[in-house]
Amino acid sequence: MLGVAGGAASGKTTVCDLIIEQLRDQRVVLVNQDSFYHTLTPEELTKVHEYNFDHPDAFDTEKLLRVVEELKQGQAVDIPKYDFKSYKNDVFPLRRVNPSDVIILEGILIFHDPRVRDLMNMKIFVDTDADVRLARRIRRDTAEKGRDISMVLDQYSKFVKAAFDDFILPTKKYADVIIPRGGDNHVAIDLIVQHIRTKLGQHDLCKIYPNLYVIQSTFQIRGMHTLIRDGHTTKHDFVFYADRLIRLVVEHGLGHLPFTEKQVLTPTGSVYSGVDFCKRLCGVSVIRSGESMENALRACCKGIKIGKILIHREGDNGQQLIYEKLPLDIAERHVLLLDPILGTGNSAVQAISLLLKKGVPESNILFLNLISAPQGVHVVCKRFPRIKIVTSEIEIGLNDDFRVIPGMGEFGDRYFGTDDD
Ligand SMILES: Nc1ncnc2c1ncn2[C@@H]1O[C@H](COP(=O)(O)OP(=O)(O)O)[C@@H](O)[C@H]1O
Ligand SMILES: Nc1ccn([C@@H]2O[C@H](COP(=O)(O)O)[C@@H](O)[C@H]2O)c(=O)n1
Ligand SMILES: [Mg+2]
Repeated sequence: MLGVAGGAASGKTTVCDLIIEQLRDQRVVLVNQDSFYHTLTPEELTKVHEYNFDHPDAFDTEKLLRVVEELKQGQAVDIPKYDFKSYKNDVFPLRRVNPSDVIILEGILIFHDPRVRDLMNMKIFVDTDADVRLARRIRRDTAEKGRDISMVLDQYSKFVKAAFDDFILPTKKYADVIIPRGGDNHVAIDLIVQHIRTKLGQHDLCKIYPNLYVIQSTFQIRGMHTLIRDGHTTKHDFVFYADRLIRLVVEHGLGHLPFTEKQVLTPTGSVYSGVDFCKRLCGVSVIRSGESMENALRACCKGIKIGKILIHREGDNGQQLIYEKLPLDIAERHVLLLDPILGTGNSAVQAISLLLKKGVPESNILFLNLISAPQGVHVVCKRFPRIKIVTSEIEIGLNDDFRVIPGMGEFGDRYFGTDDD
């Protein structure tokens, strides 16, 4: 669920429309806070010029909360229709809305109530200068709401301006993303759409496989992915950002290891109740790309033993184990299997099968990837339901040559600099 807030006529609806347009293959529903305006009483109607439509009390927030909660729980809902001309919220038939993959809630004050705010997975604030908002409002309200300029200006100076400063602007601090220039900001809209797509992809696979862990996406992480996927990125930058991401995956993976409770005495003489790391660990890298993950593992686990497996990729299904060198006591260790890319899952199956043959319990294997194709996830998770996969992004899929897409090309060549002519 996405929230899009900002001053009146800042471009919220325009931004939402652009997001929906770009998410055309997803089920998206747009809910507008305007639909939850209270109907004016006959008395209020006689003094409509004195009514503050920009105050939080102008909305039926309890109803909005109910409707959005139901929608989020996957239920179809009826949304009221508000008529700006009659100031009534009793237009029939109501708008029937089916459950969707993405819910966008838009409105000037949707970040005001913490209960509504807490339902949102991403909060966006459209930030547009006051003079631009006023100019757009005059044009829109005269053309679409049948109002004259003096009415619009009067309402603006009496209520709209003050309510923006008192109620809307203070909610900007809750935003995850602030969009200057609204709908003109194509870069921000692209990033938001990519983020939603990533979330949707992850969400479904994680629902099917509880042993799949996708590290939580942030704009830092997406930025690093953007760099390593860009074919024009230099080797130096590729290695730098791949290393940063690998470190995150390794740290996240280590978080899944068992621990024992431990108490220590701090220099203040107090007791700190903490935990002790799991001691019996080893890494196993799948040559050659997996070797790029060894440094991060060594940096996190002092003196860790790292074994190696070489699997020859013959065509697309004929994976062949060529070489292996593993710690002799591997069966007594938790194993962090390192390979930055999970594609078809064939090499992974070979590598995991070897570990099992060596006596490693399936539940002691953590498979760490930078990116994973859904096909590979299905193959590995179905065959080895007790291993854990930790990855930083789920890909769209595989192309006709069984290469991960969008992917990042030959990871080993780019990382070790062997892709030069
Ligand atoms: N980037 C833009 N450039 C010019 N006009 C715009 C732009 N964004 C929105 N508008 C116009 O400004 C008015 C208000 O935009 P809208 O998206 O409806 O804002 P909000 O939903 O925040 O009230 C609309 O008439 C819209 O067509
Ligand atoms: N009867 C009404 C109800 C609301 N308004 C104004 O609409 C603005 C909010 O809508 P946006 O699409 O611009 O976010 C708000 O500023 C209200 O003053 C109105 O004029 N009449
Ligand atoms: Mg709007």
